[in-house]
Amino acid sequence: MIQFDTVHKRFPNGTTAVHDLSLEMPEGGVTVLVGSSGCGKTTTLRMINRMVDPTSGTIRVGGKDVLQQDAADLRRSIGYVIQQSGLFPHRTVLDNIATVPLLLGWGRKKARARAAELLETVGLAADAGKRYPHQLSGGQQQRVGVARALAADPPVLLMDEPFGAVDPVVRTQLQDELLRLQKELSKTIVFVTHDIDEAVRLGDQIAIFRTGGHLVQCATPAELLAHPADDFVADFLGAERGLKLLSLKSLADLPQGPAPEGGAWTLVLDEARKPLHWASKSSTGTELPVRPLKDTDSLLAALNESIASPTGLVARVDAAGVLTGVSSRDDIHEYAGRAHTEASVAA
Ligand SMILES: Nc1ncnc2c1ncn2[C@@H]1O[C@H](COP(=O)(O)OP(=O)(O)OP(=O)(O)O)[C@@H](O)[C@H]1O
Repeated sequence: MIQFDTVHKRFPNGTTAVHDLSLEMPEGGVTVLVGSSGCGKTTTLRMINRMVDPTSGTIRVGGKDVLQQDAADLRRSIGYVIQQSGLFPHRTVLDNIATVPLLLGWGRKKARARAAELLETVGLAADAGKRYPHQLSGGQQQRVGVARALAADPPVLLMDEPFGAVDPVVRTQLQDELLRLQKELSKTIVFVTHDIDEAVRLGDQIAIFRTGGHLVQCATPAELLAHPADDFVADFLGAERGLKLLSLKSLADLPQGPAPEGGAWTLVLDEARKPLHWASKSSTGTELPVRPLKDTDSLLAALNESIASPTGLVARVDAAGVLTGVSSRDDIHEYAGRAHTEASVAA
């Protein structure tokens, strides 16, 4: 666990970046720091590994006061990922990833073996290891940055806008990868972002800051969306708060029934009973695409699909893509209403 106890940071030029911050970041969870530009997110993050020291207050990592530890040792024991990957341009990808293990005296062979293993972990091909950072795409460079931060298997990972410089599609892929990795690794992650959707997607808890380094609210995404503490938080979460809440709810309990037969539209399946498309019974014989959803997909995706689908029906499939049934627009609306009430009551 990381604990901030009445931490204040005032820079020599008089700027207060962090104002009496008390906050706990649970072990094995993702805490996302969000807020407008200049509200103290990066300074908060950098005080954890002593790239910046607080003016007053205490920060403990795993129960130990960071100021009582050697700054260089502390930094090596905490993974750090930044927006522009921060890779060394004249070192190969493999040597970049092996940086901290080498500093820790692992020996070249062991450090490189670990680096090769991590390339695979973050979804890169083995031959990427021999390349130099400029020979990779921005998204691949970020993956290398994550691999480098994980190299010495630190319990804590600090991530400062790590996916801020890549396009939205790659960004979603990197978020998926991080969620997959986190399921396996259960690191204590502190993640800075400007993007509230990214925060809702990745955070076990979200801390919202406002200018002057004030923490306004820290809560789970569902709590935050259902009960923003004030207008500032509500504005920050955006007008689509209700829809964002639906993005947190899976379809596991959404009722489904058999696919309709003999109506205006038929769901066409392949031999393995996987949905292919919607076919119109009319003389034009129109075919429209179907986007089947799994139980792990979100209620927001179901709502979207029910609007896009010509029949208002959403095809449901199992993990192998085989049809299990369909859900109607009415089912989805009713389930969404219930999910909203439950979240509001629970939060
Ligand atoms: N070394 C420094 N000296 C003086 N002021 C600083 C220093 N570093 C940051 N600041 C100021 O402290 C405040 C908080 O900065 P910080 O970088 O923590 O904000 P942030 O929320 O991460 O911003 P952004 O989202 O733009 O990265 C800002 O007003 C910034 O200008």
